[in-house]
Amino acid sequence: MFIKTLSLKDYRNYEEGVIHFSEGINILFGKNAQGKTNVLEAIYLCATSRSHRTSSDKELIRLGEEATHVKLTVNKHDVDEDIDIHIRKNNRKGIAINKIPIKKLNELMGLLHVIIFSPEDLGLIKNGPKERRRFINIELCQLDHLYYYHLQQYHKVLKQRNNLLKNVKNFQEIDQTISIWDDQLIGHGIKIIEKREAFLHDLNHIIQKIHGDISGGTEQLEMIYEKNVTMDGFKERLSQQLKKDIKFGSTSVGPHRDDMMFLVNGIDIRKYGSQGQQRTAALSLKLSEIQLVMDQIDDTPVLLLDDVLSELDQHRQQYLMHTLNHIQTIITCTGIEDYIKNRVQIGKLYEVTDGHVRLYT
Ligand SMILES: Nc1ncnc2c1ncn2[C@@H]1O[C@H](COP(=O)(O)OP(=O)(O)OP(=O)(O)O)[C@@H](O)[C@H]1O
Repeated sequence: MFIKTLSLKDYRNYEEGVIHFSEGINILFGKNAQGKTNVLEAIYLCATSRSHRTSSDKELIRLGEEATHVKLTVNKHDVDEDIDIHIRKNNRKGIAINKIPIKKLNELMGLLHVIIFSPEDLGLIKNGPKERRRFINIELCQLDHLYYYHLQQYHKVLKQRNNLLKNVKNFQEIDQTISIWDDQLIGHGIKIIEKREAFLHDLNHIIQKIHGDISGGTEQLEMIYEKNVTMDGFKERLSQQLKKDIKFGSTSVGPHRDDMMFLVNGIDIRKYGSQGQQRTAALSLKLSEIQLVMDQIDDTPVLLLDDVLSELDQHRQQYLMHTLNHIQTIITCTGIEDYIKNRVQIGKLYEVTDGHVRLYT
């Protein structure tokens, strides 16, 4: 798939703008704070209905304006699909696909499949489990509508269970309501665990090969799904932890506490890896994600690279650029020297200045 056009109206620092993309590599370059990442963010919004940087939709509206409107056309197997997103200041968001308003967000998920790669992603191994769960969730929500559904339901039930835990003072006060929430939590939670297991199993196969290549065969990387709870033991663990959960007013058992472990030559690099090892493993993870998505959707996703090349050494830059063959890629950067050095075939080059995008010839 590839994005044909993106138009922005009162989006962040853009008053109005239309960008026509090439099917290959597109580079948006410019000084800091000109609006390069804002373009990637708007694309990400069209794919997932939210920003990758903020949970507040209001921030996306140009200061002083009442609403923003983002339009995107994606071509999939020779068919154009139009995505329209309107966000108003009162937080009302309207999404339409081919001019027809959608009722449920899962109608949007997967229509435009994006993979975003920014310098923060290079910290995926070093950072906490929350970021690693986020990585899994973002990908699986785009790949699998049912995963998205179960995740949403799971978090709704979790919130209700936590409210109940907060409102009771002791174990004796708890009534049957908890077992209703527990059954629902387990039902949705098991689906999430199953799907994460399959996803990480497939990803593990791919990452082993990629990481072996990047490290020149010196490092063997293995990814292990660290489940917080097994499917069989879910109910028992919930009741075992109930007293403690009442004390803290929150649920301590379930896939919302899952993590992934990364072993290099048998050593857990989250704790014992060098920074270089952690960053290389994070690069392998993102590259594996691209490969896995291509295998699963039988199409190419759109890759968004937010100023990430300058963070990598020459060898890793080359490896990343080599992966970009046949994938539409939209890159932001402050200078294009690295791309020239790596002999990247640039489809379209844009200069971004103060909320204006200009084709650079
Ligand atoms: N809601 C908004 N209304 C108006 N301007 C905004 C809004 N939100 C952000 N901006 C402006 O957008 C600019 C930042 O854009 P962006 O994050 O895309 O920068 P960038 O070009 O990617 O820079 P860098 O290279 O530093 O990452 C800043 O000038 C900021 O003031």
